[in-house]
Amino acid sequence: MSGPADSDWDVVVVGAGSAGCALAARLVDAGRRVLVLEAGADHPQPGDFPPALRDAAVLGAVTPGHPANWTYTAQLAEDVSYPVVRGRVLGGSSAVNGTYFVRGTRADFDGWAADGNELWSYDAVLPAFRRSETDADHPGSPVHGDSGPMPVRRVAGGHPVTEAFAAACGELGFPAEPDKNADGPPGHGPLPLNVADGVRVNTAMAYLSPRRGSPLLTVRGGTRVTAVLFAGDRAVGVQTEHGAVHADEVVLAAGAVATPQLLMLSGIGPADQLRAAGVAVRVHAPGVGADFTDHPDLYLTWQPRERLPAPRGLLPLSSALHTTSAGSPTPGDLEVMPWLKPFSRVLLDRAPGSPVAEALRRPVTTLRALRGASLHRLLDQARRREDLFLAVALQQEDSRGRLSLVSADPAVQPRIEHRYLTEESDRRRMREVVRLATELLRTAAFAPLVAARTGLDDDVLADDRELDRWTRRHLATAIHLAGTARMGPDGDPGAVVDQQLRVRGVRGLRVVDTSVMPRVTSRGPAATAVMLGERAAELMTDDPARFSPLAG
Ligand SMILES: Cc1cc2nc3c(=O)[nH]c(=O)nc-3n(C[C@H](O)[C@H](O)[C@H](O)COP(=O)(O)OP(=O)(O)OC[C@H]3O[C@@H](n4cnc5c(N)ncnc54)[C@H](O)[C@@H]3O)c2cc1C
Repeated sequence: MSGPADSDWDVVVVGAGSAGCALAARLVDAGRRVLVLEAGADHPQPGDFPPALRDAAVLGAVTPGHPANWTYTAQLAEDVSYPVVRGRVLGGSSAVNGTYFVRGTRADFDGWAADGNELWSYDAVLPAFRRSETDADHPGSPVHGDSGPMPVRRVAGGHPVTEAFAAACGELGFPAEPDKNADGPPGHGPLPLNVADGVRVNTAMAYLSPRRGSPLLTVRGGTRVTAVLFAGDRAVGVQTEHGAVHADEVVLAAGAVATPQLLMLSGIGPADQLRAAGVAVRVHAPGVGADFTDHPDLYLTWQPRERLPAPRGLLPLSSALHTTSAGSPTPGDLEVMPWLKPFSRVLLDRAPGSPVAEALRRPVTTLRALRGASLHRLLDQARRREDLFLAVALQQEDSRGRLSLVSADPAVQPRIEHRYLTEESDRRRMREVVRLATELLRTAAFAPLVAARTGLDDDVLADDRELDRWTRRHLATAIHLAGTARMGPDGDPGAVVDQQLRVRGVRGLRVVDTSVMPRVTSRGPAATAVMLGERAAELMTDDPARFSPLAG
């Protein structure tokens, strides 16, 4: 807790997550005095992170109620309540996630630009992507970086499931996509991962740790922000649990749930909703929380003929198929991804610090956090915990979700309604991708590994209505929520920020996290969240020359 007096900050960044760390680091590089406030624990150096967060072979901090996450209850559909976790620690969700590090596609970014955000076209954001990474597999490539903070590499074959999956995709005629970050046509191929020597390299390790000695950077963990402070229409700082902090500019980077909540707690949101919650209205902004997007997904389980190798350190993900649904204008709107080890090994590792060990240490917290989950689901997962699975997902939904403020108390979570599969076009595509995954399991390539598909009978698979019902019972979320404070041009009533990411209707306040995405990217958003931080720093300092494309 050292640094200049509170009024001396040029910028206060709220949230040290995927976007916030990248932004803060680049602002420091540009000579700004930056204060980062993070609700979760601070871990200054990579070695300070607990093993459960470092070990990329397990999802060690995703058990509901784990101290390194926020556990929210979301309604995925009308009758589907589901616990949704997000990172609550330095590094944010990048410290707890699956390490799949795939960029959004050219169509995604050019779509944002076509909506009036031309600063975010594919060509405009490519330098920020390059600057963010060191891609060990593609040195010297014009689309990759070779000296940026985030390490990226792909795992070659070597596991029977990876090899069977590639052969099965080939057997069904899908093209290979050897580099999923190279703007090629969608296909099957290895996943870029932000893992180095088995360590999940989060954005705090990559961006903040090397700058900890800088007098321009101060990081305060364990500091929850509860509102933005204003003088007239200018943001002048933030209120924290421990007191007020003042700065010339405020950036909310608290993620797609907490950022819209903070905006609304500060009086910026749909007027009726704010009044009903007892919050004075500063700016009527109907777009806050409205029309968000995410990736609905589910797991198709299968039983292997024999126990497949799962050596210690085996990463759970290695490859994915992206393909385009019948008649879709969005290339690669469907995803199928094999997991190489069962849930029992990904989540229920009994090593010290693992989710199960943690849950056993804190049974009451875990149970309380799980209260949003259906008993049917928990039992189903327990029954199939030794099965392997293909994760299938819809990567560009037509349905839209809604996040709303229900209380002026910052400790009360907003209501999160995904409204997944409300559009028939989404139900149709979900059927298509589930059926595609079953086809993959039936190929000659997979046959030697598969004893049986479990949990989905042929007669259900063949009947659209039955399959819709089954899908609803197994519906999950990839936790890729985006667009709760989206960017857009003048005249777009749903746009909360302009394309410089400045909050409309006030001065001195920006949003830099996945909240600003007009639509969720057609790939997982982690790599794009980091790019958002990089690109926002360019826009805030208005000096792109300062950021050489490959500066580390
Ligand atoms: C379990 C899990 C697995 C995932 N797997 C993948 C994957 O493999 N690939 C992929 O592409 N995407 C994945 N995602 C999604 C991806 O990680 C996120 O979309 C992305 O990291 C979000 O970045 P962000 O900067 O918007 O927010 P975050 O990274 O969530 O950062 C927000 C930060 O703000 C802090 N904060 C919140 N409220 C406050 C407050 N009031 N005061 C102070 N600080 C606050 C939080 O603690 C957090 O550190 C996953 C997400 C989760 C949760």
